[in-house]
Amino acid sequence: MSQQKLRIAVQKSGRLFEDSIKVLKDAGISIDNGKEQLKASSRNFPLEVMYLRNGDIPQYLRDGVVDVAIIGENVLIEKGKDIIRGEKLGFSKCKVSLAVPKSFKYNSINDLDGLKIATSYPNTVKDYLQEKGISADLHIINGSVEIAPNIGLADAICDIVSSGSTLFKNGLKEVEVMLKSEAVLAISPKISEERKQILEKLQFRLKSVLNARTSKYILLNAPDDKLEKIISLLPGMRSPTVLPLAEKGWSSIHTVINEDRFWEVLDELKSNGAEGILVAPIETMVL
Ligand SMILES: Nc1ncnc2c1ncn2[C@@H]1O[C@H](COP(=O)(O)OP(=O)(O)OP(=O)(O)O)[C@@H](O)[C@H]1O
Ligand SMILES: O=P(O)(O)OC[C@H]1O[C@H](OP(=O)(O)OP(=O)(O)O)[C@H](O)[C@@H]1O
Ligand SMILES: [Mg+2]
Repeated sequence: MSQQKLRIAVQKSGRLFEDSIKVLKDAGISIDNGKEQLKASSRNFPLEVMYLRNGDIPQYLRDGVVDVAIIGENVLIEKGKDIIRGEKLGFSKCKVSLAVPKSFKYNSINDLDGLKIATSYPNTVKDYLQEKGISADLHIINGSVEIAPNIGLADAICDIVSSGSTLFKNGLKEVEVMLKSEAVLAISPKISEERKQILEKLQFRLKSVLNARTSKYILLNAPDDKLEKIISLLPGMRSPTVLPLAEKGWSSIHTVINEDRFWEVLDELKSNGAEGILVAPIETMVL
């Protein structure tokens, strides 16, 4: 059994921190707390966690100082094109967009030609504009980008948009969505064969956790004469389990359903005679 540990980078503090720790915890990996130490080991999995700035992580991966990381996909697109992109993790969903003041009469990207754009994502903007045959004057700043047009620093901005409230509060409107992002597992091109084996175990666990997060276990009672119709409404993992109830003419159906689909079919289930519908979360789902 290998003594090596997989070295994973997690954002020290910020938008990704809590969900990153949670996904590892749900995968049964407990980390001795104390991110002040900047380095911690798991008690029950060969994993060493390094708490780093999100923006610094691509360089650490490139250098092979860490083997994997949980990072915003947008950061990899900006400065980690050579880094291997693994599983999408389903949290920290956002867009990287271009925005202009509300009063700006925007018709197309051509309206930005020759203008000044403030951003923390210069490479992403450059690539996007180049593809559209536009050139702009980029003003690179690290934060509070949305304030730039209001203080006369730029005509437009490119930054992260999630709810859109920061844009709204600063009198801006989104005009182009350049990319969509979420947290992903990023893998160093220099990872050793030995550590790759630990990574495969981690990926297997993460996949099982992520499958479970988007699925629900559903139990319901159905009159036997409606069984066929009700089962057709419930696309399960393979096919649902059907058990007879003590009361004649009734059965209990058990299955797993994608939570997005569940609310869509609920009314149809009820109108076809389903009763006593129970929906339960699933902790882990191995497919
Ligand atoms: N408002 C938001 N909603 C959803 N996801 C977001 C939002 N803002 C940022 N993100 C995602 O979370 C990541 C980390 O953002 P955060 O603001 O915590 O750190 P940062 O300032 O970009 O990086 P660093 O850790 O280097 O300080 C971003 O790269 C992006 O993928
Ligand atoms: O569309 P919204 O929901 O308003 O989210 C977008 C804002 O969130 C992020 O900033 P954050 O709060 O992380 O601050 P930061 O600039 O200090 O990173 C991002 O840089 C935007 O400013
Ligand atoms: Mg931020």
